[in-house]
Amino acid sequence: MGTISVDGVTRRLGSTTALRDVSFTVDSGEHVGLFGPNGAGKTSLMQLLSTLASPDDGRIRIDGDEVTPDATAVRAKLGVVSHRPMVYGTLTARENLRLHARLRTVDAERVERVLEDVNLRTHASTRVEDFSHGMTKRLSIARAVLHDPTVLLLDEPYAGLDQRSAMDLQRILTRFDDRTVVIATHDLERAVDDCDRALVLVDGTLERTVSLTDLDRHSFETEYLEAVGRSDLQ
Ligand SMILES: Nc1ncnc2c1ncn2[C@@H]1O[C@H](COP(=O)(O)OP(=O)(O)OP(=O)(O)O)[C@@H](O)[C@H]1O
Repeated sequence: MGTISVDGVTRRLGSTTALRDVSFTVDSGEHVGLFGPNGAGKTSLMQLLSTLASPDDGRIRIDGDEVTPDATAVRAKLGVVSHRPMVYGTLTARENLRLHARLRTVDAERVERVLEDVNLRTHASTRVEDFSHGMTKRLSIARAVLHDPTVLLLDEPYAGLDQRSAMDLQRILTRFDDRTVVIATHDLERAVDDCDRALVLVDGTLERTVSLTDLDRHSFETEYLEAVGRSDLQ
């Protein structure tokens, strides 16, 4: 469960080809990182995987079912954490999750379990507008996993977090390790810990696939820089 197949995907946005004939597969339970300089096509690919848009050419499938904006069954398998927190500031953490649980027909007990999973139980009655950035991110993850998806899509989960909050988040994410995970990030260091494999996009093309098993951070940086053909890290 949670196998992703991306086959010859092209995505055009106005006069830009954001993705060009991109193909790869992600095995069930595998954790894959999407890397690339600004404008490489990471967000465009995450949007397609999230059912927010359709490719102009090619196909994306999850467990054999095509991923399109009207694919309700596919969407039920996906948990999405975008860089914008999709939570209400005037509601408490628990109210946010209960509201979402009702929309997803998830029982209230699961809300309490997920609050525990993301270490927010003691702040469950606090309004989200009083949350730190790290707490809001943890609540976004709780919202994404509430319906127990098999695939987790994380777009820049560490952006804007200080070192400690990023480490907390990284530890929390290990609790969802049994799922298939696709994570778009510029954080090469954390990716080496989080991911089994890295896909490096450059100008909308899948430039390189790197196995991260047994690779240290320095070796991955070298591979990455070779792939993007630049001397600076993004
Ligand atoms: N709505 C849009 N209309 C036209 N072009 C777009 C649009 N959104 C993105 N693009 C272009 O598509 C290309 C891929 O952008 P995308 O946001 O997917 O890259 P990215 O790898 O996520 O970049 P970043 O690291 O900056 O978030 C870029 O050239 C970008 O300018």
